[in-house]
Amino acid sequence: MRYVSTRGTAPVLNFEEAMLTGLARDGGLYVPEMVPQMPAEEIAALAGLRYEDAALRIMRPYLGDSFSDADLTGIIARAYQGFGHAARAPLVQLGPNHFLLELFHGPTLAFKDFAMQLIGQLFQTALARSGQRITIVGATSGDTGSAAIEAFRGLANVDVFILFPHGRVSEVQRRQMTTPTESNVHALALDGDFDDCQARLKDMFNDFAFRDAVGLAGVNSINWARVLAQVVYYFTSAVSLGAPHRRISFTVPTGNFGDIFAGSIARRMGLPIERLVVATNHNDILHRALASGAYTPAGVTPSMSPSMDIQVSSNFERALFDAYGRDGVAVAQLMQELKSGAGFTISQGALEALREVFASGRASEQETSATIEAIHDATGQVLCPHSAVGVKVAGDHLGPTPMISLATAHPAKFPDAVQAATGQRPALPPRMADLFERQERVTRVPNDLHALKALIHERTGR
Ligand SMILES: Cc1ncc(COP(=O)(O)O)c(C=O)c1O
Ligand SMILES: N[C@@H](CCOP(=O)(O)O)C(=O)O
Repeated sequence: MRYVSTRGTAPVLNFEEAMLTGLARDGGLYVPEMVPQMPAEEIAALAGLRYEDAALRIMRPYLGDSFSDADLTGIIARAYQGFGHAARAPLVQLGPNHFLLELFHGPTLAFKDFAMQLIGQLFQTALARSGQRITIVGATSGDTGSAAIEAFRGLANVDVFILFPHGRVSEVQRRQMTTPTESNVHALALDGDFDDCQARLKDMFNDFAFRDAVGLAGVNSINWARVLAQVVYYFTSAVSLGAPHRRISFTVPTGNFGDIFAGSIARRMGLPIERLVVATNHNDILHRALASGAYTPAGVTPSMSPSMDIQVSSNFERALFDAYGRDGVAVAQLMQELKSGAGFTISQGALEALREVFASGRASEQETSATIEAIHDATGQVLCPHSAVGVKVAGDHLGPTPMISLATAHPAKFPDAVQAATGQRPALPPRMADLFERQERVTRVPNDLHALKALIHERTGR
């Protein structure tokens, strides 16, 4: 399996190289040259398998000879052994034809653990073979950061720097990032929003001298391996509701477009997905873009679902690459327009291609809160605000096809919003019960590339 850049001019790589490279050297994102097909009988045969066994079958074709079957089996087993639910991604029914996929049973209580635990193991195996030392820099609006820290803390050959927007993540999210004691973990509170964090991260990747000096690696969904791991639960959940003999739709709370893009990969592999519904909070650039064709950033307004407070949605580039017939030059032109500040207009043909796969909707703050309350009253299920955005938008798209809404984080990560809606404060699991007593360790940093690079040089000694 070979991986190509969405901007068309970076070297073509194998899986392991693409994983360790992160952002392509032309500024694009790596995608598989061809999406492997999974025939209906192979999809049907996933029924009843353990999550780990299904994951092996679904991901195997993407890895080529980068990892042996034995390596991969062990990697997957170790990745999911710490999850707090035997099913890993259990499905519960919310109402007629509406199901909730609980993706928050991993160690940091968000869907990010599905991919991050896996790539933590993949990286460790690859680095043990090469003897390389790397510097991971990640940008987070709250959940990627803690998941990355959990996956890489304490490793001798890895330093982890996480940029998060100062004052714009929940207190639980912040403490998850600032309380680990391992000296290879560096939590950096940046004066700016998530888009600034992600832009500085991409600036670092595009500075080849810096990138090569510190051995820069990325574990945001820039990294194809992150997306790949998330393909698995689309299959397992759809199969448990009768796929491939039945079509299924999904609604996905969306920010950086990685999770829903994984759903589109499952669809292209042959999973009969009717619709993938993009659900946004009031930072609704993706909903506006799919409705009008105009991708125009309007500034981020903080919301009760902070992890989705994003305007420059990184993986949308991957969807555009496909919608433009894999024309890297066209994608590079659009991204240049975006960088210059004005946004871009999606061509009519590309917009139609996107709308064949994706529908969209938005939830206001009031609707999100009302959804947390209504679902709690009707079913006893407590939703986090991100999951509630999804459930609200899914409600607007229900029809004869079963709908699966992705529950992307545990409600205890956002106790204030949940308490305001339900009157009840969700408790953290016992293993995290002392989170608020732990000592925090964080460095406040300016939104300045030069200062960030200096800090990373100094802390890594590279
Ligand atoms: C809880 C939660 N829900 C939804 C999202 C949006 O996912 P994506 O960025 O893959 O669109 C995020 C952040 O990524 C998140 O942390
Ligand atoms: N919502 C994310 C933002 C980063 O997304 P990623 O999937 O590209 O890592 C977060 O919680 O940090």
